[in-house]
Amino acid sequence: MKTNIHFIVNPIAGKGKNELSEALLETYFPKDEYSVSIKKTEFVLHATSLTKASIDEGAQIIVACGGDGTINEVASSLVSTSVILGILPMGSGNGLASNLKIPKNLNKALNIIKSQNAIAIDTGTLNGEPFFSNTGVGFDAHVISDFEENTTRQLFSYVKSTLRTLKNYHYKNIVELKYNGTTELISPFLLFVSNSNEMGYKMSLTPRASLQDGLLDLVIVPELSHFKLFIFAILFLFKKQHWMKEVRFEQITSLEIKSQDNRILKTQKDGEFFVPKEPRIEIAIHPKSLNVCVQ
Ligand SMILES: Nc1ncnc2c1ncn2[C@@H]1O[C@H](COP(=O)(O)OP(=O)(O)OP(=O)(O)O)[C@@H](O)[C@H]1O
Repeated sequence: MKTNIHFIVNPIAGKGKNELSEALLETYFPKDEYSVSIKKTEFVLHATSLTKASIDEGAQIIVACGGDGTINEVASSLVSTSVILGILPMGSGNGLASNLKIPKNLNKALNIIKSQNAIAIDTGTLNGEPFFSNTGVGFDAHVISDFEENTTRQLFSYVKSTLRTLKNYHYKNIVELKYNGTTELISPFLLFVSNSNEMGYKMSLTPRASLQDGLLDLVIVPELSHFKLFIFAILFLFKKQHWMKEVRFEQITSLEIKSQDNRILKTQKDGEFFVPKEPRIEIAIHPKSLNVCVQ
């Protein structure tokens, strides 16, 4: 029986103009052994409906061709199924692909898919909505919200959005946090929850995070003075954020975040802005619930 592989391509991810030709794929996946389909996304969340259709069409491997946002839309439909996720990194940051050691080089990434060597990784949910790389409440969500108004999806746009958000950000918002049997009240600058050890561009707030440990890595950054924020930013650039005593690191299986004044908290999921419907946020891990092709 032929192996049925579907490629879902986000043409605007990363630098844009992402293309995969049938002729190129045929050199890796000859027609007598493989049945190959290529689908292009045309709008936000299109990858999710295309993936559902591919599952109905009997795809055994569905390849997300894009960045963490595209992976999120494809993989959301694959959690707890036997269908394997493939990744061709074409995004700007490519945090998850980097953690999985899937190179941006098309030839090498296609050979990984061809090998069909799969591992099961943990996945997370925020109020039931899946995430695979990371999620966050506070500063990072505001940066992403600003970034999404940009037309270019590159490192420089992230830097511009970060500086603009720092200038205008007011983070007086007390939340109740529940994790590992403890409850605390805090006014956070940032609550970052990561499944992966990289957020993209080789940057990481959680270098010890593992995709297979059954745990999420939580970083709690409280409200800080402008001077301390500057120090935090410098330490982060050199992956030394743990040197700052105000920044805390926890490993958790679940987290509840509730705004004291019942305000809806803005979040980001795998680098896409997300506004939950309720003021209470519940984050949870689902161990080894997604099969992914790796080297
Ligand atoms: N044709 C399209 N037009 C506009 N947006 C699209 C289209 N196809 C997909 N999208 C949206 O593009 C967004 C960004 O995709 P993705 O995250 O894959 O790229 P990226 O942001 O460049 O990479 P990374 O997340 O690694 O930084 C996703 O939210 C997706 O829904």
